[in-house]
Amino acid sequence: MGLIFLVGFMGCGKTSWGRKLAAGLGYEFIDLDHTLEAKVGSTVAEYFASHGEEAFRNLESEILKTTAYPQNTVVSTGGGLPCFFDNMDWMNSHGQTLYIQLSPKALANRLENAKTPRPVLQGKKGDELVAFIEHKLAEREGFYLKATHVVDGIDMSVEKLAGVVVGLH
Ligand SMILES: Nc1ncnc2c1ncn2[C@@H]1O[C@H](COP(=O)(O)OP(=O)(O)O)[C@@H](O)[C@H]1O
Ligand SMILES: O=C(O)C1=C[C@@H](OP(=O)(O)O)[C@@H](O)[C@H](O)C1
Ligand SMILES: [Mg+2]
Repeated sequence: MGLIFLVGFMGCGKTSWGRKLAAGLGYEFIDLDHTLEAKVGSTVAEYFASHGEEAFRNLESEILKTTAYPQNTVVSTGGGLPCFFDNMDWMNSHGQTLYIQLSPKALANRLENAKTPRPVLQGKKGDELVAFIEHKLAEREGFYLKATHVVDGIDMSVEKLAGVVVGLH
């Protein structure tokens, strides 16, 4: 079946469900943020702080397009990646894409408690965080909705995800 790219807003579960889906299908797993971190030798948050967002967007796009993907791989992307350059079209022409959709409130609940800092959120909390996510998701969702499949991020299971990518749902 080739490459399966998971896309969606920060906190929707791309990294955690990508790993589980790959294990369930017997596929390789690649998280592009982890690939970037290994390449630059610092965390995404540190890279943002020292080089800025523009450099990060250039580098994540380059990594998307130059990674040597094993034949069957689940690829978790960063939440902003589909929304820059022609990255979303590139993924659609190299495999299937799967958008994990969640409401701003559900995303905010998860992101407030997340261990991995997301520099784009600049430490926002509570109502300010929900309002920021509503605004950012409105900007980004048109890109995510170009995905081959859209799944509800609340009711997730490996069986459901695997069914979607093999065309059962
Ligand atoms: N049902 C769930 N599925 C996935 N993640 C969940 C769920 N409930 C809470 N979380 C939390 O939400 C966050 C999802 O993070 P992650 O998988 O890194 O998402 P992404 O890569 O899309 O930003 C994690 O902190 C995780 O503990
Ligand atoms: O949405 C974004 O702009 C970002 C999402 C992050 O990945 P996750 O979606 O895995 O949190 C990471 O790539 C970076 O912090 C920027
Ligand atoms: Mg992630």
